[in-house]
Amino acid sequence: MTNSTETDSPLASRALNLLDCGVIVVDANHEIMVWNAWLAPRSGRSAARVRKQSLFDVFPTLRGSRVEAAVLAALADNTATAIPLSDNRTPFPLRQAGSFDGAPIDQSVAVTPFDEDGERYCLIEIRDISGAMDRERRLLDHAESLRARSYVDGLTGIANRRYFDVAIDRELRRAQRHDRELSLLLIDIDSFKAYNDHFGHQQGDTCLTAVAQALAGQLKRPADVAARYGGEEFAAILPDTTAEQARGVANAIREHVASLGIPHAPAAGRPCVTLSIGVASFSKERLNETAVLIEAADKALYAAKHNGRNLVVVDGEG
Ligand SMILES: Nc1nc2c(ncn2[C@@H]2O[C@H](COP(=O)(O)OP(=O)(O)OP(=O)(O)O)[C@@H](O)[C@H]2O)c(=O)[nH]1
Repeated sequence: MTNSTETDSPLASRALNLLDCGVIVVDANHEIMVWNAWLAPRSGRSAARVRKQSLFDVFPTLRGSRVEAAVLAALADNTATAIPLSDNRTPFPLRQAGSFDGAPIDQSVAVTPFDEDGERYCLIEIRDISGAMDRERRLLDHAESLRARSYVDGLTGIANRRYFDVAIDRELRRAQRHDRELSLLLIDIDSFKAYNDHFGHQQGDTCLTAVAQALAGQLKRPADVAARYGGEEFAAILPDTTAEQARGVANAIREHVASLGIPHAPAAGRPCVTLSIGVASFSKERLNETAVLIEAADKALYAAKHNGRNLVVVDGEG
């Protein structure tokens, strides 16, 4: 019988115990023959304690796991296995050295059969990949937060144009696939140039933010999207909403913003900040592409401006 302190060569034994990974050798009966020093502080078990014990008695949680299957395959069929990382990342109940109540160590495990003196053995190598996993998790978190930020308009805090482009394409395809309704609002602040000229660009930004927040607050369904389309123009994507329902939503937004009573510039010719809104709705025959739907909403918005502002115009009217 061989264990980490009783190998034939003291030099080999010393090297085995210096390895920065766990090394276990089991015989054909799954009994532990080698258990190197790396394992003791991480498992709470010394080589002397586990010697000649079944690997699956020492680690009962291995039963039914990929590691058990790999060990059995190694001993029966001489098959070597590297356990995929997508599987359980903590197959052995090991913790950081000296911290038995700490987080389990993420592991990569390789299982290799070999024959010695006519007997079959199985070498199990366990590597601590917690550092790499931590780095991967941090990178994923970072990528996720970058992606989230890249979809948010920096000034107003609602979705930006990039998000709008993705969302309108997605919703149009969904409406086509499932034969559903979809409406689009294009929303523009009336005479905003006059506002900026009178109050200054900074207060203009404050006004844009207030309007954006008012718009977002009026959209009640989780699937609705409020986005800054560009400059002083906003958009609302309303899935499962007919043109008539969208007209209702648009009027509610328009009335709500007017009711905020944000004082306008004298040159605007109106006491408070108001909105003009163009509405267009998906139809299989006519408005069945993103660009065409946006163009129709834009034409309706233009008609609302032309007809005096502070108005909602639905595609086909005006
Ligand atoms: N403060 C501020 N102003 C912006 C921003 N983006 C666009 N604008 C201003 O919005 C104004 C838009 O003016 P116009 O396109 O002439 O339209 P308008 O004065 O709103 O007139 P109508 O749309 O016809 O009612 C311009 O003065 C732009 O400078 C922004 O991010 N911040």
